Amino acid sequence: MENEPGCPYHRSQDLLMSWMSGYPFFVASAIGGFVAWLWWYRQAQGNIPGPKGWPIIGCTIEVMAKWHRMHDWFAEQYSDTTKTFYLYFAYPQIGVYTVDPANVEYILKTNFSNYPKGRTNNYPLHDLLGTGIFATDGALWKEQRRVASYEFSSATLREFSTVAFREHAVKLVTILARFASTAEDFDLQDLCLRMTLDSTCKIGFGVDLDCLSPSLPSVPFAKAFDEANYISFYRYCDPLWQLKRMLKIGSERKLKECVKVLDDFTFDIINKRRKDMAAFTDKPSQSDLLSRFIDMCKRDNEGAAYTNKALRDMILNFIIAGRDTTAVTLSWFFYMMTCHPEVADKIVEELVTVTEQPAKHTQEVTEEEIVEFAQLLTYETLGKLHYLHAALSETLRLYPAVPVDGKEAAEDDVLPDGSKVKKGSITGYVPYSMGRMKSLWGDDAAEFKPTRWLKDGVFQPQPLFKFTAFQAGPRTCLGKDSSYLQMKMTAALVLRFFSLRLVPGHPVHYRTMLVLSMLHGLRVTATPRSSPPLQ
Ligand code: HEM
Repeated sequence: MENEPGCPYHRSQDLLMSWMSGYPFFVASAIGGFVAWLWWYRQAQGNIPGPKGWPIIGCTIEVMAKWHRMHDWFAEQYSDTTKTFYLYFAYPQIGVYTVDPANVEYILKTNFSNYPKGRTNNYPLHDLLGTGIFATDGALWKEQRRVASYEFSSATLREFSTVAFREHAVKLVTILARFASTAEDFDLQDLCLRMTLDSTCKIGFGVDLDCLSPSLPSVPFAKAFDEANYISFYRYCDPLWQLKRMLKIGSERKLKECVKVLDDFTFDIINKRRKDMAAFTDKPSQSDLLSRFIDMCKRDNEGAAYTNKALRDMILNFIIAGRDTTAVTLSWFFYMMTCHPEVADKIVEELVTVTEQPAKHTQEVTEEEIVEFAQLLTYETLGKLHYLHAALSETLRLYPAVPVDGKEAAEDDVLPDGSKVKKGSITGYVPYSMGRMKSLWGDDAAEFKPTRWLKDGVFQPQPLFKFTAFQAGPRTCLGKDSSYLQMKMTAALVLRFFSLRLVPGHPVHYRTMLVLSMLHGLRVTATPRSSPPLQ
């Protein structure tokens, strides 16, 4: 029966044969083979630390899925045994990310020449930053670094900056007093960004933008600057940006318009300043960076070396480097003060001791009081605020303004821990993860604890390649002292007069960008210190 044609056995065998010889079998085999290959591809990565990638697209899906909590996802990759991991981007790009201080020292100092910023970093920023210090390598970078280091360390610039920082901190606190008097909540991050833009423009160009004037206006330069900044950094994750640029559409068209606003503004100032300085040769130069750079050209008889474009690039790079970093650090610091009011109390206690001015029990804060107290905050006085310095450093440990920083390997290399680096790989260190490693900071690494930075009340700096918020090595941040000065001035003035409270339910989370800003801002209420808090 079963050998007879037409029986069920034969029918199923025929069916199998015809299916196997047909299209569906081919497709099924191809899918099966592909799945097996994928399985093998991912198994083969078994021993490589880091998330497993897919052929061609690498970890693009994982990165996109984790984008909103990228820095925490990075931190989860590390353990006591894994201090370096690999991240496969779309082929052929690979990232090597480390939290091992020995590797960090090797990348940033020992083998510095093998780890420039490279095209990966410089190209997307070129339209905005040109050939300024932040976006160049090699001889061009070296020369700017030499000039800028000299200018940044001058006592004249320091004095000029202290005055600007004080003036702008007073404006910010006066606005807080207004909000406090009406019990209105406000976005403190926005105010900090306005303040640091005002002060970097004052120090950079000698120009007051007045973003902190009482009406909190929308300033065209500020708007164009923010937008250009955002779009330039967005290019890192927008695979279509070069096409959009070529077609002059979408965000790229917007970027072009913004850069034009910045250029018109900047070139106008440069031309006027050159004219003024040429007309009044006997007049002492102003103290802003632009005047100092033009002055230096005259002194060194190298006028031709600094074209208007070169000066524009220098000043805009300085503003980019200093503005957002300081503002977001202040924002995270104030957020910490809302979570740890006992730390804010200690900062005020220290202020009272150092300035010898007891905190007054006021119901309403007046501008006169603010100005009067601000006069006490000199460079020397701020230098004595060790606990405040520790609280700011602790903020930077947990919320570094630059959470991850990547270079581009010029040649194949091997890091001190044995990790292999291929030429062209993005090779980065990760301050956000480093600040949270128990192996570096102890079991209480997750706690906000300023006292870890103090010994007998005196601030103790941490090793440079362990606390990397300001980078380290030849490209270390040039504005570290200046930023502490501004942050201490602002923090002291705000906390002396106000207690801050987070608006209940306000979400605090970072925005995944090059700088660790707060996605929803920092909405708080301010009440005069020592008066009862708002219910
Ligand atoms: C809390 C505040 C700040 C933090 C956390 C910070 C951090 C950093 C970091 C991580 C870098 C290295 C970036 C890179 O090369 O990829 C850097 C570079 C730089 N920073 Fe800062 N910065 C701060 C404030 C400032 C300020 C206020 C200024 C200006 C006065 C400034 C000027 C610079 C300059 C010019 C560079 C480029 C150095 C070079 O490439 O040689 N920074 N900063």
